[in-house]
Amino acid sequence: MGQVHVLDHPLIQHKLTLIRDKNTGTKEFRALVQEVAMLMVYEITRDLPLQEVTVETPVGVASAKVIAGKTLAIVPVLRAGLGMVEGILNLIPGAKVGHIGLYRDPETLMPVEYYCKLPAHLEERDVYVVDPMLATGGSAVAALRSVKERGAQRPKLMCLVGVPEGIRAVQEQHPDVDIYLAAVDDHLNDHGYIVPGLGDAGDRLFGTK
Ligand SMILES: O=P(O)(O)OC[C@H]1O[C@H](OP(=O)(O)OP(=O)(O)O)[C@H](O)[C@@H]1O
Ligand SMILES: O=c1cc[nH]c(=O)[nH]1
Ligand SMILES: [Mg+2]
Repeated sequence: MGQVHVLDHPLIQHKLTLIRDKNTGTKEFRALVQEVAMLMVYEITRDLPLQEVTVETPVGVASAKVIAGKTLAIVPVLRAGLGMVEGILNLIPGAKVGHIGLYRDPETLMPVEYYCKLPAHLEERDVYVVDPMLATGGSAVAALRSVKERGAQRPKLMCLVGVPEGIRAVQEQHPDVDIYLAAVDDHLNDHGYIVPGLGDAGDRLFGTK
């Protein structure tokens, strides 16, 4: 069974509090989401495999290490997942980026896919599906299905805020997937919003409503 990790680094928790604040405006919200995504990836990638290389320094030759294997793939779930991509690319500029367009039907809360473009050779990459919100879990379950259909082996899911309902849905449909969150909140309201959550992540990132 995949594991659920709540990343409790003080910087992640501090910035998440600012993100939640309804008085945080679009510009600051966007910057904070990128920063938290970067910090989360820093934590999550601490066990990436390394390989030995030699490198010439100005003074001599050093035995050194580089990350082994093919570069990672990040797959944001549009729209809100886009808000996390630049932060991750700041740390891992060589990562490939796929896109899955999903919106949640406001009546049924079921995900509707409208776009999918993924990097080649997903089976050889560490694949991270990213989306700020894990609510009913429908969007994450669908996105994980799409990357697996294109070859991803044990993709990981990274969200800012989840609720137990969404975590359960992912665990039932994708028991192999590790889930990384900055917080697990209390419940969903009648409109499928996370309470207390942070509101509509896409609208707050892009200034829509
Ligand atoms: O777990 P779920 O119940 O599926 O809900 C989570 C989804 O809802 C939000 O997307 P939304 O449908 O608002 O689309 P947007 O990002 O384009 O605003 C969010 O970014 C997730 O993708
Ligand atoms: O609270 C929520 C739930 C789904 N999508 C959001 O953007 N926010
Ligand atoms: Mg939205």
